[in-house]
Amino acid sequence: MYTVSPVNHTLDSEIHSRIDHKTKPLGALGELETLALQLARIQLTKASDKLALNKPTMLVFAGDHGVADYGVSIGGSEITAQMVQNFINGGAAINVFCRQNNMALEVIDCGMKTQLDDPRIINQRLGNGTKAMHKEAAMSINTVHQGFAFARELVQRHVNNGCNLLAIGEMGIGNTTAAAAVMAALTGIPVAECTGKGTGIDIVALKRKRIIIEQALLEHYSHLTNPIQILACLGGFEIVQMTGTILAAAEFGVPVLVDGFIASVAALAAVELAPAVRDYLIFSHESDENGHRRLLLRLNARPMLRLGLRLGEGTGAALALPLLQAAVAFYNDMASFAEAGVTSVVEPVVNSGAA
Ligand SMILES: Cc1cc2ncn([C@H]3O[C@H](COP(=O)(O)O)[C@@H](O)[C@H]3O)c2cc1C
Ligand SMILES: O=C(O)c1cccnc1
Repeated sequence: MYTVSPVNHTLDSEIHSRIDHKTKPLGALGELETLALQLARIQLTKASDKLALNKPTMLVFAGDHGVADYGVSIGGSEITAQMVQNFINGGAAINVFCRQNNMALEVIDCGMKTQLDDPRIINQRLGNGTKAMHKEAAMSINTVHQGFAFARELVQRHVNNGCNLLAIGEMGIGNTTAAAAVMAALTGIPVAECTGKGTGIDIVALKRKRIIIEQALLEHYSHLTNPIQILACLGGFEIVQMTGTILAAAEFGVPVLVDGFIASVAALAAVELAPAVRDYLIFSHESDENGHRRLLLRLNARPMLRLGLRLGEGTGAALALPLLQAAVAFYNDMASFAEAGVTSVVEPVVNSGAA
């Protein structure tokens, strides 16, 4: 369905050599070196070319969830559209961090209960939110495919506009319930380990949330056989569009900076659909949501940051951008031993003991 090309490994030894010959002990820039290598594999046709992050853009996908009416969040669904209005007004955490880091921000309505009439919101809705997943399928298979098509158009527009780094975040009351259910169905990891407190529910609500997820898994048991069916039965439409965004970005050769738990679940669905996608993903942080650590392990991902965030919106991804820019800057601009006239420690001279 998606033709994602594997990243280019043919330059690996030259890229390693370029990194190793910079004026530092071997490996001393740690994870920044890994990030530079990942970007180089995606972007470069010659190891001596420069990396570039052009028009980094945060896409925040907003959607409502039928299951939010069943006491699984501290808030009601009305907060989703209220927060989207806050995004448009520039007052949310994600606005502050995007401004701080010169990141463009775009908000996509993936079906909120309340439709906001504002041309700055990208309309990719097919209704007012999903159905309650423990009673019926959250959406149809057709809706999932439509969500992927919306996402592909969105990505194509940004790529045509010169963007070569996308970040994904979300807003949707109840979406840690949907995400935990999708994670459990995709991985077989027990529900209790996939489910957390989301916005900060108490222990009673957490129990209810787990029971509802178990009910949903039971309700759709015979259909949970592939990622598309799993997304249709259990997903949110914002999760579907994040999955579609990752698939399309990888297809266009654009890396994606992934935010927290919900965005990472979308990433897992994308990787299950097209494994080559994995090499285009950069996991910005490990959130405090129970399940995120297990999920990142499953994705074989080392998150860039661990800040105890539990917000979503794309905040962790926006905060990680400067580190990614630092990886690019050192790869492009740091002097080599030869250029700087510093004695190389790449191939250390073995002291033979001779006088
Ligand atoms: C005021 C407010 C702002 C938010 N911004 C992001 N989220 C986060 O919380 C929601 C997921 O948690 P749950 O599954 O418990 O509802 C998502 O909207 C997520 O982005 C927010 C939540 C609230 C209440
Ligand atoms: O990890 C996340 O993305 C997250 C955690 C809690 C609430 N909202 C989002």
